[in-house]
Amino acid sequence: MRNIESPAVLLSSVTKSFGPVRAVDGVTLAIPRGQTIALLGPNGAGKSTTIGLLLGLLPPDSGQASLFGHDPGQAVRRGRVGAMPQEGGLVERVTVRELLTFVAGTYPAPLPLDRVLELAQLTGLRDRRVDKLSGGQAQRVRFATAIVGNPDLIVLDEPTAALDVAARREFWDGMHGLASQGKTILFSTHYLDEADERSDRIIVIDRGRLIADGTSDEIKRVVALTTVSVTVAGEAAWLAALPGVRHLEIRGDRAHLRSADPDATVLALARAGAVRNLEVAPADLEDAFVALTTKTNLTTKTKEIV
Ligand SMILES: Nc1ncnc2c1ncn2[C@@H]1O[C@H](COP(=O)(O)OP(=O)(O)OP(=O)(O)O)[C@@H](O)[C@H]1O
Repeated sequence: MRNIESPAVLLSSVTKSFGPVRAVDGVTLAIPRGQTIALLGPNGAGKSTTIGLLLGLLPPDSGQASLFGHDPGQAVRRGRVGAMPQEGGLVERVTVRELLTFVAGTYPAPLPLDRVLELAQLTGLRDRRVDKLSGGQAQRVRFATAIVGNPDLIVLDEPTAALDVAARREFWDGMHGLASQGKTILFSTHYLDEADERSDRIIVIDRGRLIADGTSDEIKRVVALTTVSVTVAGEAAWLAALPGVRHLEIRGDRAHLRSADPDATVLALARAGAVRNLEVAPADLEDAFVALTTKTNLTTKTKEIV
């Protein structure tokens, strides 16, 4: 009974250090079955280490990881988990079909080969040797090996890193099909638009710590600053003193104001007759990500003058 109720992924105060580097520092999270989760964080934040811990590839220094209520190694051996590492060699001198047939044979109930080839956009490459593939094609073979066992949990470390724009779109269409079958999907990415559009929930890790966990909208709300932009002629520093304005950036003849009270800012601009080409844009995920992962709070994107 316990395993039916258990979340797909459970990490409890998991910590992992490499020498003096604390790569994962007390991370606790639960991923219910059927969710698609994006794992975000700057380079070296601890994403791959977190994935290694939850797959049982790395032993934690302290804390615990479980998948579907089992020890990760046990869940992997039962074929409940398919994983795609960030990089990794493929066996040489075999064709795509031979490799996937071999991997399928290690699982109790694999997907039909044609379905896997279709999901990974490899149908036309089935008889190509895997050591003759381009980087993006090899990435798709790694993805195919992750799903061939028809796992309940699919863990993908930067799955679209080597894919061009069209291949990324097709990849996500395939993932959507798997998600709609109730699979749990966890993927790390540096593409914030992917996290925004393709996940039910976003987890942000920085310096080994979980610093945000919520829907894309919830995370965007972390930075409640709206950008108000106008075209200005001449001196513009006075705009920084308008109500609500926290930051001002001038680019060419455009002034971009980050405002905590956009209504008041727009009203004051109107009173001053400075509304040429007025634009109002809510905070996006990139704003939230930068705000969350830098101590300087938005100063990497805007010049703070107040
Ligand atoms: N095997 C290892 N030996 C020593 N240090 C390691 C090892 N693996 C990771 N680290 C260090 O642990 C920290 C977290 O690394 P990790 O690869 O988990 O980050 P990441 O968020 O996946 O980064 P990226 O986005 O660059 O792939 C980094 O400081 C990294 O240098």
